[in-house]
Amino acid sequence: SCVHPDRPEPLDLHLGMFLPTLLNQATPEQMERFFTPAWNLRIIGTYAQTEMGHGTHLRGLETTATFDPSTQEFVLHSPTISSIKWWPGGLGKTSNHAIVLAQLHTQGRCHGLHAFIVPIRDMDTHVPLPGVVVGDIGPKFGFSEVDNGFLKLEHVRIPLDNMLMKFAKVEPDGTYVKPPSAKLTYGMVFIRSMIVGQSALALAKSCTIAIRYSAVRHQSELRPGEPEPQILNYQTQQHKLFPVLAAAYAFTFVGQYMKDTYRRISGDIHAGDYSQLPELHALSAGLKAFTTWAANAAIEVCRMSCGGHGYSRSSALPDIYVEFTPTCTYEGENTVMMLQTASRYLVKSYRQASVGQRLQGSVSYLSEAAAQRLRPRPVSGGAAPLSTQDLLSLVHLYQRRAASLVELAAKSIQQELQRGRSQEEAWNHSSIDLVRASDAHCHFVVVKLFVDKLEQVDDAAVKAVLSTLALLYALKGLADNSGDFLQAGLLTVPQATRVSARIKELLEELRPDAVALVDAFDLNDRKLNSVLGRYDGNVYEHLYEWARQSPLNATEVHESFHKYLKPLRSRL
Ligand SMILES: CCCCCCCC/C=C\CCCCCCC/C=C/C(=O)SCCNC(=O)CCNC(=O)[C@H](O)C(C)(C)COP(=O)(O)OP(=O)(O)OC[C@H]1O[C@@H](n2cnc3c(N)ncnc32)[C@H](O)[C@@H]1OP(=O)(O)O
Ligand SMILES: Cc1cc2nc3c(=O)[nH]c(=O)nc-3n(C[C@H](O)[C@H](O)[C@H](O)COP(=O)(O)OP(=O)(O)OC[C@H]3O[C@@H](n4cnc5c(N)ncnc54)[C@H](O)[C@@H]3O)c2cc1C
Repeated sequence: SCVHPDRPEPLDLHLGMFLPTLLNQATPEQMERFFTPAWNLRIIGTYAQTEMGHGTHLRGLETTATFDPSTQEFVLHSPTISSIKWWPGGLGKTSNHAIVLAQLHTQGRCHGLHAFIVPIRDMDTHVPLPGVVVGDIGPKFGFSEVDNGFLKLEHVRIPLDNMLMKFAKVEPDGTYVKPPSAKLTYGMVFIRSMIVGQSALALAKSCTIAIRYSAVRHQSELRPGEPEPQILNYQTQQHKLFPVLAAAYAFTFVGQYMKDTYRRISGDIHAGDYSQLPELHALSAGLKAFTTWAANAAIEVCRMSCGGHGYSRSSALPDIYVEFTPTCTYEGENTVMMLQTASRYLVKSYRQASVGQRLQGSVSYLSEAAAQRLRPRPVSGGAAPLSTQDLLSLVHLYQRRAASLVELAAKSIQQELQRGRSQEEAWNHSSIDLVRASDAHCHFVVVKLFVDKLEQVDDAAVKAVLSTLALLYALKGLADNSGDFLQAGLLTVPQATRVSARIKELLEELRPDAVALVDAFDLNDRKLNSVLGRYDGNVYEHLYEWARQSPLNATEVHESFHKYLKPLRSRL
């Protein structure tokens, strides 16, 4: 069958991680030796980092690479059952090489995790090489097209030059040369940055299907005696779908920003300037978690908004969900990523701002908040006036909510320390607050980028409808997180009531443009692969045709009648 353009594929890891890791971490000689044959699919590789016992805790990975100066080789070994590489895509049956992350041992010392190119199958026969035990990990929730595999290495020897040495090196005598920055060997930033755009695409596909279907589906009665209305005319249906539509546009702009930021900062890194790596790591980790969690939930909202036909695979929504949901786990489990952004960036920046340091980039608002804390608070102390029309004031509200939650997390750590807890315990006992702070920071970034993007739109009509979407996105987020804003003194109960009323108005304003706004994603029928989301809206005829094609309908009487039902009858 033809390969569906968006379905997971066994070569995804080769294209999405093996090649990019070579580009980022191989020497020119290694590029010559490996990249060219890999580009021509002579070498097919995967990225083998996760083990049966560890995925998140990289420092806990057990696979070893021990340098043998007498033979100028590394010996790769899986010392325990839990050290068996587990999950890498394309590892089970497709790849003949793997970039294996292993603890480097040389001259009797361990130097931490490094990347090694390990041949695992014969280039001609595809038979596993000596010392290599490799296979598929078995059926999964989805991703059935991908042979996620296991890899057990039994004292497998590879040449010294198979360690990726653009940054760290091992000399022929076994001397270890440190990389310019230990952070350069982490990787994953590229794919995390790309996943933000994948979240936008998943949302765009899902709301295109659900909104188009909601425009052709007629059900129940709005006014007695009148024809059944389009379900898109129900306020609850709009309340489900239009915020998803707004988020699809918001994440599209954020995905573009993330790609541009990755390109800019990785260019600086290749030029030897590592100063922006913390911002890139924090932004990609946080936005990957924020957008995938939001998209994951929204796909299910779209599926359920299509009623029974949403549960049919003809809608494509079950497949979109099954293929998207692991993004919340892989490339950095979302909670862990949110904690990274908070602990390694936001709290550190908060402390720098608190001693007067001028911050740059996405945390510059923490400097403004620190300065604000030094000024006398207004006597009223109440929430500032709220405009449900002015986008810039809403951006500022999100900024202040983020600053407030970062401060709350930082103060929680301080309080835990004052109670006598250790550093590690203080952080662990503040981790719920840390995740909230990261979530609020990412939410502010998304709202700000959406509003910034509007400044680039020249067409007045387009700018007007995008502004309505941005307002809906910001106000819906305000309503969904009103506890944060109320707790921070940024919102009053009467203001929250006005927000709810304004959201209803915006839903009504967007109704006439809803179908045009999903058509604007320009997702053709082949890409959507959905009977419910067809551009021509001819759902019922194609739903019937789709069902008729089901394998179960190949015969009028299924063999099960003769094999089971009939014999069962005769015994009753
Ligand atoms: C040629 C190209 C063609 C391209 C075509 C594209 C086609 C695309 C097709 C398909 C797409 C691909 C499909 C992909 C399918 C999914 C595949 C899934 C793969 C995986 O899941 S790979 C495995 C992912 N695993 C992880 O992400 C592990 C998560 N855990 C960690 O990252 C770490 O354990 C940790 C960061 C949570 C903790 O590590 P550690 O304790 O060692 O570090 P800390 O003490 O917290 O921090 C130390 C220090 O380092 C900084 N840091 C941490 N991580 C990074 C990073 N990644 N980058 C930069 N810096 C990092 C951290 O901020 C600290 O800094 P400071 O000391 O505070 O300054
Ligand atoms: C479809 C799919 C494809 C994959 N492809 C690859 C691949 O190609 N290559 C590869 O190397 N890996 C791959 N993986 C593995 C993936 O990277 C790991 O599953 C992921 O990193 C999470 O690690 P884990 O599974 O060990 O979960 P764990 O880290 O054990 O997480 C379990 C729970 O513990 C919590 N937790 C863990 N650490 C902390 C902490 N410090 N603080 C608070 N809570 C914590 C998490 O939040 C989570 O709730 C893939 C996984 C999937 C599902």
